[in-house]
Amino acid sequence: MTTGMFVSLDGIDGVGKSTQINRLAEHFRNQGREVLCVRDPGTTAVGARLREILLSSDLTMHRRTEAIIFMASRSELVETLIRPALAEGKVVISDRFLLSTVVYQSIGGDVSPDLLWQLGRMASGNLSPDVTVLLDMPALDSMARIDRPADRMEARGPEYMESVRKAFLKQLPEASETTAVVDANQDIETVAKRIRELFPA
Ligand SMILES: Nc1ncnc2c1ncn2[C@@H]1O[C@H](COP(=O)(O)OP(=O)(O)O)[C@@H](O)[C@H]1O
Ligand SMILES: Cc1cn([C@H]2C[C@H](O)[C@@H](COP(=O)(O)OP(=O)(O)O)O2)c(=O)[nH]c1=O
Repeated sequence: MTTGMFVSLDGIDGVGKSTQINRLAEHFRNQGREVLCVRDPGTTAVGARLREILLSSDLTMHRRTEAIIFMASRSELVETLIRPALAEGKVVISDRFLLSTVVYQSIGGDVSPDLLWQLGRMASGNLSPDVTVLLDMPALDSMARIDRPADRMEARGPEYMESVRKAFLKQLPEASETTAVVDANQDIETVAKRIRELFPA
Protein backbone atom coordinates (compact mmCIF):
# COMPACT_ATOMS: atom_id res chain seq x y z
CA MET A 1 0.00 0.00 0.00
CA THR A 2 1.51 3.32 -1.10
CA THR A 3 1.71 5.80 1.72
CA GLY A 4 0.11 9.17 1.15
CA MET A 5 2.06 12.39 0.84
CA PHE A 6 0.77 15.82 1.86
CA VAL A 7 2.22 18.82 -0.02
CA SER A 8 1.26 22.46 0.52
CA LEU A 9 2.01 25.29 -1.92
CA ASP A 10 2.02 28.68 -0.23
CA GLY A 11 2.93 32.31 -0.76
CA ILE A 12 1.41 35.76 -1.15
CA ASP A 13 -1.49 36.51 -3.49
CA GLY A 14 -0.65 36.26 -7.17
CA VAL A 15 2.62 34.26 -6.90
CA GLY A 16 1.14 31.45 -9.00
CA LYS A 17 -0.05 28.80 -6.50
CA SER A 18 -3.25 27.88 -8.36
CA THR A 19 -1.32 27.85 -11.68
CA GLN A 20 1.39 25.58 -10.31
CA ILE A 21 -0.87 23.18 -8.42
CA ASN A 22 -2.33 21.81 -11.67
CA ARG A 23 1.14 21.24 -13.14
CA LEU A 24 2.41 19.56 -9.97
CA ALA A 25 -0.67 17.29 -9.87
CA GLU A 26 0.07 16.20 -13.46
CA HIS A 27 3.68 15.49 -12.46
CA PHE A 28 2.53 13.12 -9.72
CA ARG A 29 -0.09 11.49 -11.97
CA ASN A 30 2.64 10.86 -14.54
CA GLN A 31 4.44 9.01 -11.74
CA GLY A 32 1.37 6.81 -11.36
CA ARG A 33 0.10 8.48 -8.18
CA GLU A 34 -3.51 9.36 -7.42
CA VAL A 35 -3.76 13.07 -6.53
CA LEU A 36 -6.30 15.16 -4.62
CA CYS A 37 -6.03 18.95 -4.98
CA VAL A 38 -7.69 21.16 -2.37
CA ARG A 39 -7.64 24.81 -1.49
CA ASP A 40 -7.60 26.40 1.93
CA PRO A 41 -9.96 28.04 2.73
CA GLY A 42 -12.56 26.18 0.77
CA THR A 43 -13.23 22.88 -1.01
CA THR A 44 -15.69 21.61 1.62
CA ALA A 45 -19.26 22.97 1.88
CA VAL A 46 -18.50 24.50 5.28
CA GLY A 47 -15.19 25.88 4.00
CA ALA A 48 -16.79 27.48 0.96
CA ARG A 49 -19.34 29.25 3.16
CA LEU A 50 -16.66 30.43 5.61
CA ARG A 51 -14.54 31.60 2.63
CA GLU A 52 -17.38 33.95 1.67
CA ILE A 53 -17.33 35.52 5.14
CA LEU A 54 -13.55 35.78 5.14
CA LEU A 55 -12.94 37.12 1.64
CA SER A 56 -15.95 38.73 0.10
CA SER A 57 -17.76 40.28 2.98
CA ASP A 58 -17.21 43.85 4.09
CA LEU A 59 -17.22 42.61 7.69
CA THR A 60 -14.51 43.90 9.99
CA MET A 61 -13.28 41.54 12.71
CA HIS A 62 -10.42 41.05 15.16
CA ARG A 63 -7.41 39.23 13.62
CA ARG A 64 -7.90 36.37 16.11
CA THR A 65 -11.52 36.02 15.01
CA GLU A 66 -10.36 35.92 11.39
CA ALA A 67 -7.69 33.34 12.23
CA ILE A 68 -10.15 31.06 14.05
CA ILE A 69 -12.57 31.14 11.11
CA PHE A 70 -9.73 30.13 8.73
CA MET A 71 -8.87 27.37 11.21
CA ALA A 72 -12.48 26.15 11.36
CA SER A 73 -12.49 25.83 7.57
CA ARG A 74 -9.18 23.95 7.76
CA SER A 75 -10.46 21.57 10.47
CA GLU A 76 -13.26 20.50 8.15
CA LEU A 77 -10.87 20.20 5.19
CA VAL A 78 -8.46 18.02 7.18
CA GLU A 79 -11.01 15.67 8.69
CA THR A 80 -13.36 15.20 5.72
CA LEU A 81 -10.92 15.30 2.79
CA ILE A 82 -7.19 15.38 3.52
CA ARG A 83 -6.86 12.62 6.13
CA PRO A 84 -9.07 10.12 4.22
CA ALA A 85 -7.14 10.74 0.98
CA LEU A 86 -3.78 10.25 2.72
CA ALA A 87 -5.09 7.02 4.30
CA GLU A 88 -5.87 5.79 0.77
CA GLY A 89 -2.25 6.47 -0.25
CA LYS A 90 -3.01 9.53 -2.36
CA VAL A 91 -0.87 12.63 -2.86
CA VAL A 92 -2.77 15.63 -1.45
CA ILE A 93 -1.73 19.07 -2.71
CA SER A 94 -3.21 21.99 -0.79
CA ASP A 95 -3.29 25.55 -2.08
CA ARG A 96 -2.20 27.08 1.26
CA PHE A 97 -2.38 25.63 4.77
CA LEU A 98 -1.73 26.76 8.37
CA LEU A 99 1.43 28.72 7.42
CA SER A 100 -0.84 31.24 5.65
CA THR A 101 -2.84 31.87 8.81
CA VAL A 102 0.32 32.34 10.85
CA VAL A 103 1.68 34.98 8.50
CA TYR A 104 -1.46 36.80 7.28
CA GLN A 105 -3.16 37.04 10.67
CA SER A 106 -0.05 37.99 12.65
CA ILE A 107 0.78 41.09 10.57
CA GLY A 108 -0.51 44.35 11.93
CA GLY A 109 -2.86 42.66 14.32
CA ASP A 110 -2.20 41.80 17.95
CA VAL A 111 -1.97 38.04 17.52
CA SER A 112 1.49 36.44 17.72
CA PRO A 113 2.79 33.80 15.28
CA ASP A 114 3.43 31.46 18.23
CA LEU A 115 -0.19 31.65 19.37
CA LEU A 116 -1.34 31.04 15.79
CA TRP A 117 0.94 27.99 15.43
CA GLN A 118 -0.43 26.57 18.72
CA LEU A 119 -4.11 27.26 17.95
CA GLY A 120 -3.69 26.23 14.34
CA ARG A 121 -2.02 22.90 15.10
CA MET A 122 -4.88 22.01 17.47
CA ALA A 123 -7.44 23.01 14.86
CA SER A 124 -5.71 20.88 12.20
CA GLY A 125 -5.63 17.85 14.52
CA ASN A 126 -1.84 18.13 14.47
CA LEU A 127 -1.67 17.31 10.77
CA SER A 128 1.15 19.18 9.01
CA PRO A 129 2.21 18.92 5.36
CA ASP A 130 5.10 16.57 4.65
CA VAL A 131 6.47 19.23 2.30
CA THR A 132 5.73 22.97 2.11
CA VAL A 133 6.80 24.79 -1.06
CA LEU A 134 6.91 28.57 -0.68
CA LEU A 135 6.57 30.51 -3.93
CA ASP A 136 8.40 33.78 -3.30
CA MET A 137 8.54 37.09 -5.14
CA PRO A 138 8.16 40.82 -4.38
CA ALA A 139 4.57 41.78 -3.46
CA LEU A 140 4.47 44.65 -5.96
CA ASP A 141 5.17 42.19 -8.78
CA SER A 142 2.72 39.52 -7.61
CA MET A 143 -0.07 42.03 -6.99
CA ALA A 144 0.49 43.41 -10.53
CA ARG A 145 -0.52 39.97 -11.86
CA ILE A 146 -3.95 40.08 -10.21
CA ASP A 147 -6.58 41.32 -12.66
CA ARG A 148 -9.69 40.98 -10.47
CA PRO A 149 -11.17 42.99 -7.57
CA ALA A 150 -9.03 42.80 -4.42
CA ASP A 151 -10.21 40.49 -1.66
CA ARG A 152 -10.27 41.60 2.01
CA MET A 153 -6.57 40.87 2.50
CA GLU A 154 -5.36 42.31 -0.83
CA ALA A 155 -7.28 45.49 -0.02
CA ARG A 156 -4.84 46.02 2.88
CA GLY A 157 -2.33 47.17 0.25
CA PRO A 158 1.19 46.37 -1.01
CA GLU A 159 3.03 47.28 2.23
CA TYR A 160 0.89 44.76 4.14
CA MET A 161 1.51 42.15 1.43
CA GLU A 162 5.29 42.74 1.49
CA SER A 163 5.21 42.25 5.29
CA VAL A 164 3.31 39.01 4.72
CA ARG A 165 5.99 37.96 2.20
CA LYS A 166 8.75 38.53 4.78
CA ALA A 167 6.76 36.65 7.44
CA PHE A 168 6.38 33.68 5.05
CA LEU A 169 10.19 33.46 4.71
CA LYS A 170 10.66 33.75 8.49
CA GLN A 171 7.98 31.23 9.51
CA LEU A 172 8.52 28.66 6.74
CA PRO A 173 10.78 26.32 8.78
CA GLU A 174 7.92 25.81 11.29
CA ALA A 175 5.51 24.63 8.57
CA SER A 176 6.88 21.18 7.70
CA GLU A 177 9.71 18.71 8.13
CA THR A 178 10.73 19.52 4.55
CA THR A 179 10.44 23.02 3.07
CA ALA A 180 11.64 24.75 -0.08
CA VAL A 181 11.58 28.28 -1.46
CA VAL A 182 11.06 28.66 -5.21
CA ASP A 183 11.58 31.97 -7.02
CA ALA A 184 8.12 32.63 -8.47
CA ASN A 185 9.26 35.64 -10.50
CA GLN A 186 10.10 33.56 -13.57
CA ASP A 187 8.03 32.20 -16.46
CA ILE A 188 5.40 29.59 -15.62
CA GLU A 189 7.27 26.60 -17.07
CA THR A 190 10.56 27.48 -15.33
CA VAL A 191 8.76 27.72 -11.97
CA ALA A 192 6.98 24.42 -12.71
CA LYS A 193 10.31 22.76 -13.50
CA ARG A 194 11.88 24.01 -10.24
CA ILE A 195 8.93 22.59 -8.28
CA ARG A 196 9.00 19.23 -10.14
CA GLU A 197 12.72 18.89 -9.28
CA LEU A 198 11.70 18.76 -5.59
CA PHE A 199 9.69 15.57 -6.24
CA PRO A 200 11.80 13.17 -8.31
CA ALA A 201 10.16 9.82 -9.21
N1 LIG B 1 5.09 32.60 -13.61
C1 LIG B 1 4.12 33.46 -13.97
N2 LIG B 1 4.40 34.53 -14.76
C2 LIG B 1 3.44 35.41 -15.11
N3 LIG B 1 2.12 35.32 -14.74
C3 LIG B 1 1.80 34.25 -13.96
C4 LIG B 1 2.75 33.29 -13.53
N4 LIG B 1 2.11 32.36 -12.76
C5 LIG B 1 0.81 32.75 -12.70
N5 LIG B 1 0.62 33.88 -13.43
C6 LIG B 1 -0.64 34.64 -13.59
O1 LIG B 1 -0.78 35.44 -12.44
C7 LIG B 1 -2.14 35.43 -11.96
C8 LIG B 1 -2.17 34.82 -10.57
O2 LIG B 1 -1.84 33.45 -10.68
P1 LIG B 1 -2.47 32.41 -9.61
O3 LIG B 1 -1.98 31.05 -9.99
O4 LIG B 1 -3.94 32.65 -9.49
O5 LIG B 1 -1.74 32.90 -8.27
P2 LIG B 1 -2.16 32.59 -6.73
O6 LIG B 1 -3.01 31.36 -6.75
O7 LIG B 1 -0.86 32.42 -6.04
O8 LIG B 1 -2.88 33.82 -6.27
C9 LIG B 1 -2.93 34.63 -12.97
O9 LIG B 1 -3.47 35.53 -13.92
C10 LIG B 1 -1.87 33.75 -13.64
O10 LIG B 1 -2.21 33.43 -14.97
C1 LIG C 1 -5.54 30.22 4.18
C2 LIG C 1 -5.50 31.69 4.48
C3 LIG C 1 -5.62 32.63 3.47
N1 LIG C 1 -5.59 33.94 3.79
C4 LIG C 1 -5.78 34.96 2.73
C5 LIG C 1 -4.82 34.92 1.58
C6 LIG C 1 -5.63 35.51 0.44
O1 LIG C 1 -5.54 36.93 0.46
C7 LIG C 1 -7.05 35.13 0.77
C8 LIG C 1 -7.63 33.98 -0.06
O2 LIG C 1 -6.73 33.05 -0.33
P1 LIG C 1 -6.54 32.61 -1.87
O3 LIG C 1 -7.84 32.44 -2.56
O4 LIG C 1 -5.58 31.50 -1.82
O5 LIG C 1 -5.87 33.93 -2.47
P2 LIG C 1 -4.86 33.93 -3.68
O6 LIG C 1 -5.31 32.84 -4.61
O7 LIG C 1 -5.02 35.33 -4.24
O8 LIG C 1 -3.50 33.68 -3.10
O9 LIG C 1 -7.05 34.73 2.15
C9 LIG C 1 -5.44 34.38 5.10
O10 LIG C 1 -5.45 35.61 5.37
N2 LIG C 1 -5.32 33.48 6.10
C10 LIG C 1 -5.35 32.14 5.85
O11 LIG C 1 -5.25 31.33 6.79
